[in-house]
Amino acid sequence: MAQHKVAVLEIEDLSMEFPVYGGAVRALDGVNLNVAQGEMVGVVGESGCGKSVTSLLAMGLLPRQDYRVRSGRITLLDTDVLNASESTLVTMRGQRAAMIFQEPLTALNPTRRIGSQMIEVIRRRRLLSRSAARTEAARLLGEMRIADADEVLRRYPFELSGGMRQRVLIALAFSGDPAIVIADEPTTALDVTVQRQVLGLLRERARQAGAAVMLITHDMGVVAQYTDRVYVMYAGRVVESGGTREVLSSPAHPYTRALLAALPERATAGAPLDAIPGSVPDLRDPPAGCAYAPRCAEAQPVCARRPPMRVLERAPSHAVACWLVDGQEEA
Ligand SMILES: Nc1ncnc2c1ncn2[C@@H]1O[C@H](COP(=O)(O)OP(=O)(O)OP(=O)(O)O)[C@@H](O)[C@H]1O
Repeated sequence: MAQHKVAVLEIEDLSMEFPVYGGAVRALDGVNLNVAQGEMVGVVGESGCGKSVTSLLAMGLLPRQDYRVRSGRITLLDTDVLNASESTLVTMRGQRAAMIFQEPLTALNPTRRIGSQMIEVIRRRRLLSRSAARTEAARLLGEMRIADADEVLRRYPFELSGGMRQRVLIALAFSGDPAIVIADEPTTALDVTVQRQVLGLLRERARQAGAAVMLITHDMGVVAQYTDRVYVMYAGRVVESGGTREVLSSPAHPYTRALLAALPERATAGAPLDAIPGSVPDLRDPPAGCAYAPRCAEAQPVCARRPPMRVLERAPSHAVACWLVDGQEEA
């Protein structure tokens, strides 16, 4: 079981906010999340639920002057991320933790060839001559099933398709020796077929390297197909977590059920596409009780109080923050 493996990322009771004119955006509120060695963990939720902030904070990539931590800690590979020096974070990101973003064009310099960019990154991480680094770049591209690696190395980013650019970035993510790769909506900009190829390659590479992956997505279909465990986030809180198969076959939170009902596959299978009515709450003034209650068709008076995360009796690895579900004890 994942819980007995070594944790590579541990987020404990994390609450943080962005000061803004006239108040603060409470982007994360009591988030608990962990990723163990070698597992693929999905973080899913609608836009604005706090997925990107969680991943950027975990990597130490949010400028400290932009936010305030109210409580909690983040431990990434034994590093206390919220208190680590910038040089510690830079070293960690270079070697043992990598991040892949949605739009590879912003991560790649448009004015330089792929080869020169890859060689530079590889040489920052390893003591190699230019030609050895170029050979290594070609090898890494080969691992991403790029047959004509030398040709790709000669190209500029704009000369490659979106899927090919993303493969280059995944290859680079594995050029160190990452214990964890955080991928934030890595394939949202790609069409479905290419998306599947790229995610399949990411999973294959991660397995070969023994690396864990935290996959941020708004798509339950991606969660179903590629992850071992899942965290469902809503309005800066984790509302449900557990093994992917268990959570998707027996979703306990009304929000998780709504996300599943909104899956486009259901619409093409004949059922209507159920967009979730209403919108995410304004995080400058979040609801005191269950944040989903204002949109929840099943809401009861008790939902005016905030529900704690509780593990389910039937499945101890499955936890939910909902008063309407019989829980066992606080998770
Ligand atoms: N620098 C910032 N200043 C103020 N508010 C911010 C800042 N960055 C993020 N937020 C707010 O924090 C909340 C969480 O944002 P986040 O980007 O993590 O959501 P998300 O779930 O990743 O959504 P998306 O899929 O659109 O990226 C949102 O309300 C967002 O507006």
